[in-house]
Amino acid sequence: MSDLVIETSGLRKEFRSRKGGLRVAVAGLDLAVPAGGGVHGFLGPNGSGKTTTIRMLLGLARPSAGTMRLFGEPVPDRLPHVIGRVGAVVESPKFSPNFSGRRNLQLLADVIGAPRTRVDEAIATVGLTGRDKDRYKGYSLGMKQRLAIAATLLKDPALLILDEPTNGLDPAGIREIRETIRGLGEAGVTVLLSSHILAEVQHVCTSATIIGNGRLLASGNVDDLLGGTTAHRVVVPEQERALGVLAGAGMTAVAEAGAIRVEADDASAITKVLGDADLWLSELTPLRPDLETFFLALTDTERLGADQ
Ligand SMILES: Nc1ncnc2c1ncn2[C@@H]1O[C@H](COP(=O)(O)OP(=O)(O)OP(=O)(O)O)[C@@H](O)[C@H]1O
Repeated sequence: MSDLVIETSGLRKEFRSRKGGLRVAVAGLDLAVPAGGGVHGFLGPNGSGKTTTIRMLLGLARPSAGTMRLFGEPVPDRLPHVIGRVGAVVESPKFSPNFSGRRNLQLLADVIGAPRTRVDEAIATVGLTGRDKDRYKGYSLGMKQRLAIAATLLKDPALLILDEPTNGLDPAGIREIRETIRGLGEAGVTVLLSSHILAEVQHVCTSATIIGNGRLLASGNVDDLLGGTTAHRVVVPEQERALGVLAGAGMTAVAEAGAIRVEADDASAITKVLGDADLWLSELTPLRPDLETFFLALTDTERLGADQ
């Protein structure tokens, strides 16, 4: 049995463009999402192939080439055998606007043969308790999205695939969905979370795959992806003189909002250079690159949505 819940190899999807050209949406993608719970970010700019990849995994689009496995089983061939363990929110699900969120979930539970007790659990998990008896049409966008996630939880999935679940939400809604997703990952569900909004994903994901133009750019543990400290923030009383001393020692240093940013990973080298010049620092803070910076550096050379 594979210890990967999702595995693709050389996955490719081509579309014919209107002009008769070939648009390559996914270009030989190798995706590996480990089992065991936690949130895996599936990151890439708009048009980089995330939705197309997810649609292929769920049997909603046919690959042009390559192989895919879910829970070690080849899909789409064995999809009927594994789909019961997969929950997905790819497009907005159709709920009845005049029924309450709870009633909508109860009807769904009956259709898929899930016990009614799962409805209570799902409502509690997504934090809709107290609002579950309100009509769906009165829900905020964030509540609608949480109900969509609750619907996927009815079958108690081991893998949850969420395509841009915070699209169109305000900051409060984003925070609510983020907390829900984080909680699911901590409860042992493996979540594939696609997004082009990095800052928000960084707080939720333990591991991530970054794609650009349908290709794999980087993959791994978020901490490993971001690497160690590459710069330090330094506060010294004599900032101008310190800038000169650091530059004289061959370090790249720039003034930045009452402090100096030094591009060096070795804190002791910075303190020594400044100390030798009788400059005593009052603050030294390691700066880690954030996922946004990392992502932009990886993807800014990618041509997006180009016909090939
Ligand atoms: N049915 C289709 N016919 C033609 N081209 C398509 C089709 N579906 C997707 N594409 C193209 O494939 C590329 C990848 O699109 P996709 O929706 O997978 O990207 P995405 O990473 O999910 O983007 P977003 O973040 O905007 O949702 C885009 O250039 C898109 O225009």
